[in-house]
Amino acid sequence: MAEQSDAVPVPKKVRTRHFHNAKRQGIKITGLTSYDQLSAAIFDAAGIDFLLVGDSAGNTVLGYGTTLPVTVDELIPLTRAVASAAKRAFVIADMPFGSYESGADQALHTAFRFMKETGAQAVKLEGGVRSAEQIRRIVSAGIPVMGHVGFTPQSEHGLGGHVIQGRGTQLEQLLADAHAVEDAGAFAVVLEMIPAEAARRVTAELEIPTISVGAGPHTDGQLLVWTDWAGLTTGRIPKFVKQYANLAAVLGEAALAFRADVEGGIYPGPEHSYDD
Ligand SMILES: Nc1nc(=O)c2c([nH]1)NC[C@@H]1CN(c3ccc(C(=O)N[C@@H](CCC(=O)O)C(=O)O)cc3)CN21
Ligand SMILES: CC(C)C(=O)C(=O)O
Ligand SMILES: [Mg+2]
Repeated sequence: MAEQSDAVPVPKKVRTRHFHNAKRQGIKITGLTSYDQLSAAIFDAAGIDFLLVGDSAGNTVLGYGTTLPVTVDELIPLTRAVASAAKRAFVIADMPFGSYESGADQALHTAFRFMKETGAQAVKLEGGVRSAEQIRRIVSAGIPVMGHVGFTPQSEHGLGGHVIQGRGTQLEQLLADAHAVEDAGAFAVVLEMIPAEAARRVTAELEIPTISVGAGPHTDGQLLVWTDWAGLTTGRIPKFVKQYANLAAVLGEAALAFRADVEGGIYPGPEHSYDD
Protein backbone atom coordinates (compact mmCIF):
# COMPACT_ATOMS: atom_id res chain seq x y z
CA MET A 1 0.00 0.00 0.00
CA ALA A 2 1.19 3.55 -0.74
CA GLU A 3 2.37 5.69 2.18
CA GLN A 4 -0.23 8.28 3.01
CA SER A 5 -0.02 11.51 5.00
CA ASP A 6 -1.12 11.50 8.67
CA ALA A 7 -3.73 14.19 8.05
CA VAL A 8 -6.39 11.91 6.61
CA PRO A 9 -6.95 8.51 8.20
CA VAL A 10 -6.56 5.90 5.49
CA PRO A 11 -8.64 2.75 5.89
CA LYS A 12 -6.98 -0.65 5.35
CA LYS A 13 -9.84 -1.60 3.09
CA VAL A 14 -12.39 0.90 1.83
CA ARG A 15 -15.96 -0.01 2.80
CA THR A 16 -19.32 1.68 2.31
CA ARG A 17 -19.00 3.43 5.68
CA HIS A 18 -15.93 5.27 4.39
CA PHE A 19 -18.08 6.81 1.65
CA HIS A 20 -20.52 8.06 4.30
CA ASN A 21 -17.76 9.26 6.63
CA ALA A 22 -15.99 11.06 3.78
CA LYS A 23 -19.12 13.06 2.95
CA ARG A 24 -19.70 13.95 6.62
CA GLN A 25 -16.07 15.01 7.07
CA GLY A 26 -15.79 16.83 3.73
CA ILE A 27 -13.05 14.50 2.44
CA LYS A 28 -13.33 14.08 -1.34
CA ILE A 29 -13.68 10.58 -2.76
CA THR A 30 -11.63 9.57 -5.82
CA GLY A 31 -12.49 6.83 -8.31
CA LEU A 32 -11.19 5.54 -11.63
CA THR A 33 -12.47 2.86 -13.92
CA SER A 34 -10.26 -0.20 -14.34
CA TYR A 35 -10.60 -3.31 -16.50
CA ASP A 36 -7.46 -5.33 -15.71
CA GLN A 37 -5.14 -6.24 -12.86
CA LEU A 38 -2.19 -4.10 -14.04
CA SER A 39 -3.99 -0.77 -13.91
CA ALA A 40 -5.94 -1.84 -10.79
CA ALA A 41 -2.74 -2.53 -8.83
CA ILE A 42 -1.29 0.87 -9.78
CA PHE A 43 -4.43 2.84 -8.87
CA ASP A 44 -4.88 0.87 -5.64
CA ALA A 45 -1.31 1.64 -4.55
CA ALA A 46 -1.92 5.33 -5.29
CA GLY A 47 -4.82 5.38 -2.83
CA ILE A 48 -7.66 5.73 -5.33
CA ASP A 49 -10.73 4.97 -3.17
CA PHE A 50 -12.78 2.93 -5.59
CA LEU A 51 -12.32 1.14 -8.90
CA LEU A 52 -15.34 0.87 -11.20
CA VAL A 53 -15.22 -1.97 -13.69
CA GLY A 54 -17.38 0.03 -16.06
CA ASP A 55 -19.39 -1.16 -19.02
CA SER A 56 -17.35 1.65 -20.63
CA ALA A 57 -15.15 -1.39 -21.34
CA GLY A 58 -17.34 -1.51 -24.45
CA ASN A 59 -15.71 1.72 -25.61
CA THR A 60 -12.29 1.35 -24.05
CA VAL A 61 -11.19 -2.28 -24.30
CA LEU A 62 -13.70 -4.17 -26.45
CA GLY A 63 -13.95 -1.71 -29.33
CA TYR A 64 -17.76 -1.62 -29.61
CA GLY A 65 -18.12 2.18 -29.77
CA THR A 66 -20.91 2.15 -27.17
CA THR A 67 -21.74 0.32 -23.95
CA LEU A 68 -24.88 -1.29 -25.40
CA PRO A 69 -23.46 -4.64 -26.64
CA VAL A 70 -21.53 -5.38 -23.42
CA THR A 71 -22.63 -8.53 -21.58
CA VAL A 72 -22.34 -9.84 -18.03
CA ASP A 73 -20.19 -12.72 -19.32
CA GLU A 74 -17.74 -10.21 -20.80
CA LEU A 75 -17.51 -8.08 -17.65
CA ILE A 76 -17.09 -10.93 -15.17
CA PRO A 77 -13.48 -11.84 -16.06
CA LEU A 78 -12.50 -8.15 -16.17
CA THR A 79 -14.09 -7.56 -12.77
CA ARG A 80 -12.36 -10.62 -11.32
CA ALA A 81 -9.01 -9.32 -12.57
CA VAL A 82 -9.54 -5.90 -10.95
CA ALA A 83 -10.77 -7.41 -7.68
CA SER A 84 -7.74 -9.72 -7.55
CA ALA A 85 -5.39 -6.72 -7.58
CA ALA A 86 -7.26 -4.30 -5.30
CA LYS A 87 -5.96 -4.50 -1.74
CA ARG A 88 -7.44 -1.25 -0.41
CA ALA A 89 -9.74 0.13 -3.11
CA PHE A 90 -13.47 -0.66 -3.12
CA VAL A 91 -14.33 -2.56 -6.32
CA ILE A 92 -17.66 -1.89 -8.03
CA ALA A 93 -19.11 -4.01 -10.86
CA ASP A 94 -21.14 -2.06 -13.44
CA MET A 95 -24.30 -3.94 -14.47
CA PRO A 96 -24.52 -3.85 -18.29
CA PHE A 97 -27.48 -2.92 -20.49
CA GLY A 98 -30.15 -5.64 -20.46
CA SER A 99 -29.02 -7.27 -17.21
CA TYR A 100 -31.38 -5.56 -14.72
CA GLU A 101 -34.14 -3.54 -16.45
CA SER A 102 -36.67 -6.41 -16.67
CA GLY A 103 -37.30 -6.29 -12.94
CA ALA A 104 -36.00 -6.82 -9.44
CA ASP A 105 -35.61 -10.60 -9.91
CA GLN A 106 -33.40 -10.15 -12.96
CA ALA A 107 -31.40 -7.41 -11.24
CA LEU A 108 -30.78 -9.55 -8.15
CA HIS A 109 -29.79 -12.53 -10.30
CA THR A 110 -27.19 -10.38 -12.09
CA ALA A 111 -25.92 -8.87 -8.85
CA PHE A 112 -25.50 -12.37 -7.36
CA ARG A 113 -23.43 -13.42 -10.37
CA PHE A 114 -21.05 -10.47 -9.94
CA MET A 115 -20.74 -11.02 -6.19
CA LYS A 116 -20.20 -14.80 -6.42
CA GLU A 117 -17.95 -14.86 -9.48
CA THR A 118 -15.73 -11.77 -9.19
CA GLY A 119 -14.85 -10.60 -5.66
CA ALA A 120 -16.35 -7.14 -6.25
CA GLN A 121 -17.76 -5.41 -3.16
CA ALA A 122 -20.73 -3.65 -4.83
CA VAL A 123 -22.67 -3.27 -8.05
CA LYS A 124 -23.76 -0.17 -9.99
CA LEU A 125 -26.77 0.29 -12.22
CA GLU A 126 -28.22 3.19 -14.20
CA GLY A 127 -31.51 4.99 -13.59
CA GLY A 128 -33.34 6.73 -10.73
CA VAL A 129 -37.09 6.34 -10.32
CA ARG A 130 -37.18 3.66 -13.03
CA SER A 131 -34.56 1.51 -11.24
CA ALA A 132 -35.61 2.04 -7.59
CA GLU A 133 -37.27 -1.37 -7.22
CA GLN A 134 -34.14 -3.10 -8.53
CA ILE A 135 -31.86 -1.16 -6.16
CA ARG A 136 -34.12 -1.93 -3.17
CA ARG A 137 -34.12 -5.67 -3.89
CA ILE A 138 -30.34 -5.92 -4.36
CA VAL A 139 -29.69 -3.88 -1.20
CA SER A 140 -32.09 -6.08 0.79
CA ALA A 141 -29.92 -9.08 -0.17
CA GLY A 142 -26.94 -7.40 1.51
CA ILE A 143 -25.24 -6.12 -1.63
CA PRO A 144 -24.20 -2.44 -1.72
CA VAL A 145 -25.49 -0.54 -4.75
CA MET A 146 -24.09 2.60 -6.38
CA GLY A 147 -26.74 4.53 -8.36
CA HIS A 148 -26.16 6.48 -11.59
CA VAL A 149 -28.39 9.37 -12.72
CA GLY A 150 -28.19 12.34 -15.08
CA PHE A 151 -26.78 11.20 -18.44
CA THR A 152 -27.08 7.41 -18.48
CA PRO A 153 -25.05 6.06 -21.45
CA GLN A 154 -27.06 2.84 -21.76
CA SER A 155 -30.07 5.04 -22.74
CA GLU A 156 -28.13 7.19 -25.20
CA HIS A 157 -30.58 6.48 -28.03
CA GLY A 158 -33.60 7.20 -25.83
CA LEU A 159 -31.97 10.42 -24.67
CA GLY A 160 -31.08 11.44 -28.23
CA GLY A 161 -27.28 11.27 -27.97
CA HIS A 162 -24.68 12.48 -25.48
CA VAL A 163 -26.94 15.19 -24.11
CA ILE A 164 -26.36 17.07 -20.86
CA GLN A 165 -29.20 16.27 -18.40
CA GLY A 166 -30.81 18.27 -15.58
CA ARG A 167 -30.94 21.63 -17.35
CA GLY A 168 -33.93 23.94 -16.85
CA THR A 169 -37.17 22.07 -16.30
CA GLN A 170 -35.28 18.74 -16.23
CA LEU A 171 -33.95 19.65 -12.78
CA GLU A 172 -37.11 18.33 -11.09
CA GLN A 173 -36.69 14.93 -12.76
CA LEU A 174 -33.01 14.82 -11.80
CA LEU A 175 -33.82 15.57 -8.15
CA ALA A 176 -36.60 12.94 -8.15
CA ASP A 177 -34.17 10.37 -9.63
CA ALA A 178 -31.42 11.16 -7.11
CA HIS A 179 -33.85 10.94 -4.18
CA ALA A 180 -35.29 7.68 -5.52
CA VAL A 181 -31.78 6.15 -5.57
CA GLU A 182 -31.10 7.28 -2.00
CA ASP A 183 -34.52 6.15 -0.72
CA ALA A 184 -34.01 2.73 -2.31
CA GLY A 185 -30.88 2.26 -0.17
CA ALA A 186 -27.94 3.02 -2.47
CA PHE A 187 -24.69 3.93 -0.64
CA ALA A 188 -23.60 6.53 -3.25
CA VAL A 189 -24.72 7.90 -6.61
CA VAL A 190 -22.89 8.87 -9.79
CA LEU A 191 -24.03 12.14 -11.38
CA GLU A 192 -23.05 12.13 -15.07
CA MET A 193 -22.96 15.15 -17.41
CA ILE A 194 -25.18 17.61 -15.54
CA PRO A 195 -24.61 21.32 -14.88
CA ALA A 196 -22.39 22.09 -11.87
CA GLU A 197 -25.17 23.99 -10.10
CA ALA A 198 -27.60 21.08 -10.49
CA ALA A 199 -24.97 18.77 -8.99
CA ARG A 200 -24.46 21.20 -6.09
CA ARG A 201 -28.19 21.09 -5.36
CA VAL A 202 -28.37 17.27 -5.52
CA THR A 203 -25.28 16.97 -3.31
CA ALA A 204 -26.79 19.31 -0.70
CA GLU A 205 -30.14 17.48 -0.67
CA LEU A 206 -28.78 13.92 -0.42
CA GLU A 207 -27.30 12.22 2.62
CA ILE A 208 -25.38 9.71 0.47
CA PRO A 209 -22.25 10.90 -1.34
CA THR A 210 -22.46 12.08 -4.94
CA ILE A 211 -19.71 11.17 -7.42
CA SER A 212 -19.23 13.45 -10.43
CA VAL A 213 -18.47 12.32 -13.97
CA GLY A 214 -18.76 15.62 -15.78
CA ALA A 215 -20.96 17.11 -13.06
CA GLY A 216 -18.59 19.82 -11.85
CA PRO A 217 -16.73 20.36 -8.58
CA HIS A 218 -19.56 20.62 -6.00
CA THR A 219 -19.94 16.88 -5.42
CA ASP A 220 -18.49 14.54 -2.80
CA GLY A 221 -16.16 12.80 -5.24
CA GLN A 222 -14.87 12.51 -8.79
CA LEU A 223 -14.64 9.59 -11.22
CA LEU A 224 -13.04 9.35 -14.67
CA VAL A 225 -12.63 6.65 -17.29
CA TRP A 226 -8.97 5.75 -16.82
CA THR A 227 -8.05 5.49 -20.50
CA ASP A 228 -9.34 9.05 -21.10
CA TRP A 229 -7.58 10.32 -17.96
CA ALA A 230 -4.27 8.68 -18.96
CA GLY A 231 -4.37 9.79 -22.59
CA LEU A 232 -4.81 6.33 -24.08
CA THR A 233 -8.17 6.95 -25.73
CA THR A 234 -7.76 7.82 -29.39
CA GLY A 235 -10.30 10.12 -30.94
CA ARG A 236 -12.74 12.41 -29.16
CA ILE A 237 -12.89 12.55 -25.40
CA PRO A 238 -15.63 14.34 -23.44
CA LYS A 239 -15.06 17.99 -22.43
CA PHE A 240 -15.15 17.13 -18.72
CA VAL A 241 -12.01 14.94 -18.93
CA LYS A 242 -8.68 16.25 -17.63
CA GLN A 243 -5.81 14.28 -19.15
CA TYR A 244 -3.16 13.45 -16.52
CA ALA A 245 -0.71 11.58 -18.76
CA ASN A 246 -0.11 10.88 -22.43
CA LEU A 247 0.27 7.12 -22.49
CA ALA A 248 -0.62 6.91 -26.17
CA ALA A 249 2.48 8.96 -27.00
CA VAL A 250 4.68 6.99 -24.57
CA LEU A 251 3.57 3.62 -26.00
CA GLY A 252 3.72 4.87 -29.58
CA GLU A 253 7.33 6.02 -29.13
CA ALA A 254 8.25 2.73 -27.45
CA ALA A 255 6.74 0.76 -30.35
CA LEU A 256 8.67 2.85 -32.89
CA ALA A 257 11.92 2.35 -30.96
CA PHE A 258 11.33 -1.41 -30.72
CA ARG A 259 10.64 -1.66 -34.43
CA ALA A 260 13.76 0.35 -35.26
CA ASP A 261 15.88 -1.87 -32.96
CA VAL A 262 14.56 -5.09 -34.51
CA GLU A 263 14.89 -3.84 -38.07
CA GLY A 264 18.40 -2.52 -37.27
CA GLY A 265 19.60 -5.73 -35.59
CA ILE A 266 20.05 -3.96 -32.23
CA TYR A 267 17.48 -5.99 -30.34
CA PRO A 268 18.00 -8.60 -28.98
CA GLY A 269 21.55 -8.02 -27.79
CA PRO A 270 23.74 -10.65 -26.10
CA GLU A 271 22.28 -9.65 -22.70
CA HIS A 272 18.83 -10.72 -23.92
CA SER A 273 20.03 -14.03 -25.39
CA TYR A 274 20.77 -17.44 -23.83
CA ASP A 275 24.14 -19.20 -23.97
CA ASP A 276 24.43 -22.85 -25.00
N1 LIG B 1 -14.05 6.49 -23.03
C1 LIG B 1 -15.19 6.75 -22.39
N2 LIG B 1 -15.26 7.83 -21.58
C2 LIG B 1 -16.39 8.12 -20.90
O1 LIG B 1 -16.41 9.11 -20.15
C3 LIG B 1 -17.52 7.25 -21.07
C4 LIG B 1 -17.39 6.14 -21.92
N3 LIG B 1 -16.22 5.93 -22.57
N4 LIG B 1 -18.42 5.29 -22.11
C5 LIG B 1 -19.56 5.34 -21.25
C6 LIG B 1 -19.88 6.72 -20.93
C7 LIG B 1 -20.35 7.53 -22.13
N5 LIG B 1 -19.91 8.84 -21.77
C8 LIG B 1 -19.83 9.90 -22.63
C9 LIG B 1 -19.66 9.70 -23.96
C10 LIG B 1 -19.55 10.76 -24.84
C11 LIG B 1 -19.64 12.04 -24.37
C12 LIG B 1 -19.53 13.18 -25.34
O2 LIG B 1 -19.37 12.98 -26.51
N6 LIG B 1 -19.62 14.40 -24.87
C13 LIG B 1 -19.37 15.58 -25.69
C14 LIG B 1 -20.69 16.23 -26.07
C15 LIG B 1 -21.43 16.86 -24.95
C16 LIG B 1 -22.45 17.83 -25.48
O3 LIG B 1 -23.45 17.36 -26.05
O4 LIG B 1 -22.24 19.04 -25.35
C17 LIG B 1 -18.47 16.54 -24.95
O5 LIG B 1 -17.78 17.31 -25.63
O6 LIG B 1 -18.41 16.49 -23.72
C18 LIG B 1 -19.81 12.26 -23.01
C19 LIG B 1 -19.90 11.17 -22.15
C20 LIG B 1 -19.22 8.83 -20.50
N7 LIG B 1 -18.73 7.49 -20.44
C1 LIG C 1 -18.70 6.60 -16.81
C2 LIG C 1 -18.98 5.70 -15.63
C3 LIG C 1 -19.89 6.33 -14.64
C4 LIG C 1 -19.52 4.38 -16.07
O1 LIG C 1 -20.65 4.02 -15.88
C5 LIG C 1 -18.61 3.49 -16.83
O2 LIG C 1 -17.40 3.72 -16.85
O3 LIG C 1 -19.13 2.53 -17.41
MG1 LIG D 1 -21.24 2.40 -17.07
